[in-house]
Amino acid sequence: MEAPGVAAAAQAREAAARIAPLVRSAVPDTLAGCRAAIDAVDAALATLLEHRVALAGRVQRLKPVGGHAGRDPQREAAIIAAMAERAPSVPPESLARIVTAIIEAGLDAAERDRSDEPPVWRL
Ligand SMILES: O=C(O)C(=O)C[C@]1(C(=O)O)C=C[C@@H](O)C=C1
Repeated sequence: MEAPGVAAAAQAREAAARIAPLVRSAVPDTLAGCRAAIDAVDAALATLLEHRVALAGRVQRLKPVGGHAGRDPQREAAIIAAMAERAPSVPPESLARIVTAIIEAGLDAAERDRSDEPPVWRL
């Protein structure tokens, strides 16, 4: 059986390949064009969210105390700070609310689904 890191790298490549065509940097100049571009970005966000939830669920099973009980405020602050660098137009308080909601959604999902399945793409 291959090492876990090999499977994770293959999964990351698959994620990049699925998401790259959905995100284009050109800004359309029509309402329909902008909405189509937004729909594509939302599709990419949802794809990433699904993958993040699977990974965060896996982390909960690897920690001595998982789920909401094992929250790590320092790690959450580091995640928010790293994302803030990539999203300078979003005020820090807004970004913190968004990221916290994402983290909590992952913890909720992990507490609903306690199976030992590794993270997989469910598209
Ligand atoms: O990194 C961890 O320890 C996790 O449990 C993952 C995660 C996350 O979703 O990124 C979730 C909860 C913790 O408070 C911090 C981060």
